[in-house]
Amino acid sequence: MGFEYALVHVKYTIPPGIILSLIYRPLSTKLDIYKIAFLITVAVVSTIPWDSYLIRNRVWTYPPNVVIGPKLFDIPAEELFFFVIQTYNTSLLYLLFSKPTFHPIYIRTERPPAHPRGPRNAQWRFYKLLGQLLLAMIIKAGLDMVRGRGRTMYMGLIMIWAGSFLMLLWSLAYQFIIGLPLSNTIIPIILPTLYLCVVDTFALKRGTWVIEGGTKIGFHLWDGLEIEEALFFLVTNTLIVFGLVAFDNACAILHAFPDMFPNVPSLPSPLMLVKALINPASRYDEERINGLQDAVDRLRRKSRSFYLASAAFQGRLRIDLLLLYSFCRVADDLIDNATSAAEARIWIEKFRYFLDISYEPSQAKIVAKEYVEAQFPPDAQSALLQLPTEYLSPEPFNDLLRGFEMDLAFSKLQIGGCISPIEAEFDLDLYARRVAGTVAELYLELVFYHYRSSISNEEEQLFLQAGGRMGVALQYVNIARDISVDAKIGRAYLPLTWLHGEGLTLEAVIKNPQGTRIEKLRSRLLDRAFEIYEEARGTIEDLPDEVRGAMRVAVESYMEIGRALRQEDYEVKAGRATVPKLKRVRVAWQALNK
Ligand SMILES: CC(C)=CCC/C(C)=C/CC/C(C)=C/CC/C(C)=C/[C@@H]1[C@@H](COP(=O)(O)OP(=O)(O)O)[C@]1(C)CC/C=C(\C)CC/C=C(\C)CCC=C(C)C
Repeated sequence: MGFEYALVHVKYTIPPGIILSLIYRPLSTKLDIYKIAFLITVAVVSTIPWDSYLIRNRVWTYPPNVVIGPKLFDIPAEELFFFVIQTYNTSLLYLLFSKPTFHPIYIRTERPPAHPRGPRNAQWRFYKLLGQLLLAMIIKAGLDMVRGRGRTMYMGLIMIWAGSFLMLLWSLAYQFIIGLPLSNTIIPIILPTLYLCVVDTFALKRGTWVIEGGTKIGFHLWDGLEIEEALFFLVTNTLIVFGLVAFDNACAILHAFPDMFPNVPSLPSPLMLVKALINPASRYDEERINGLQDAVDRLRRKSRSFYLASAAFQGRLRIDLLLLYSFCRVADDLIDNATSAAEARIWIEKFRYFLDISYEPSQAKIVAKEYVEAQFPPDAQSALLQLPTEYLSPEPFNDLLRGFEMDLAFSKLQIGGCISPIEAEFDLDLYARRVAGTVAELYLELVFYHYRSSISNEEEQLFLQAGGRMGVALQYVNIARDISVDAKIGRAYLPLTWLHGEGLTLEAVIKNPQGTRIEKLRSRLLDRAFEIYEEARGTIEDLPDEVRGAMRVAVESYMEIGRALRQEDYEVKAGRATVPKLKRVRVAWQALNK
């Protein structure tokens, strides 16, 4: 009996596990814990027969004086623990690097593109076959090596065992294995492999475990590291990462296609995951995938705060929030970028008509599709067609359009004067409630829909009230940030009563939106924003666990723009105050840790 192998864990495998757990804790979800538990179970169950065979055939051995004693199928307890801790550590690394990834956009239909803009997907089946062929050749080569029972035996056994599982994972999830960003796959494979190679070198040199002479090739990658050991760590980490990729691929399919999978529990059963993966790719809804791709691209380009916040949401709620953002953004842009008030009004009417027919139950989808295809530019269409109107009420959208209509009241008079719809603070509140309070309401309706069992009707009302106020706070920050940008298009949202109080006129602000008096008014807007924010933010803590942290991130990332505006040396991009990336990540991190 000895403690040498146990000490390897105490010194080298448990500390990274603790560090990674602490880092990942604020990001962790119930689904992540389920994923890791699932992977550990599969890893332990699939490795036991193989490892036991190696030990019984004396391919590798553990001197009795280095292990404590208890064994399962001849495998020492320390070795069994190694399967668990390696899977745990590599899984956490994978989860950390893949957190920002929005998985549904990596699903491919494997059909020729439906329209010229569509992605070329037909070659994917060829990639699948190519990978399967390669893995079949590796398994065959492994079998040949093992047959001789000589120096290539250990190498051959690794190739047969890992090749078979890789074949299964590749066949199920090759789209994601190839398509996901390399940071999601290569880093969590290579980092722990290198680390374990170094640890293994110490262990082999000290004789903690021994690879028997007659079953190894005898090639060292560096002094003390057998090539078989390096390959073993490489393939086991690859298996863990590909297993997680397959899990994410299955969840992405389940979450992206509510028509195919109407009810998906928060922790889908293994059977459901397999069903999702074996569902033929030709059945996927290509318009849905393209719509999701458009929505993510739009969010990434247009709002760095909400893009970061979106990573903190999960599953179908994350998808629906992206689609809601996409719709609001397209509406705001088409109306704002119109060349005249008359054109802007036409867009508002088109959106209004679209909403009317979408909420008209008979054949709503078909009629709305025809209308959108005829009336809206191609790059805006998916934002309308994918809007989840089934579980969002129409009133907030109509109010949002009323808010956009208020913008049309800004105009330049021929005599040189300007008109503003924001006479007093009351008008500013009304405007903010319409353009942002409504967004908060819609946002929360999505939360209620996806977490309906855990929120009562009375709670819903309280959330809607506080959420609406929070929307107003964010809009005040938005206005404080954009005083100069708005002035360029002939608008100033500062109430006329405030301007007059400072001896300013609307024309003067639009002409020169700078100076101490403007800064004073900017501060006043921010004071109001933070006052409302303070009133409303406590309610976030009563939201369901699964959304609380993410909601804080969304609100805090935006309010941070307000905090930056209060410091005089803020960073400006395209004429707007912006929060540097590192700072944004720190704010999100703190919001998750609260
Ligand atoms: C995580 C994620 C993907 C969130 C998406 C949020 C979303 C749907 C935002 C809509 C954005 C949008 C384009 C709306 C059109 C009207 C508008 C311009 C509103 C202003 C947004 C600012 O966006 P941006 O800076 O990109 O706009 P411009 O470049 O100036 O055009 C607003 C400031 C409104 C944003 C309001 C919210 C997101 C609601 C906030 C409230 C909550 C999160 C609820 C909090 C809950 C409780 C219980 C307090």
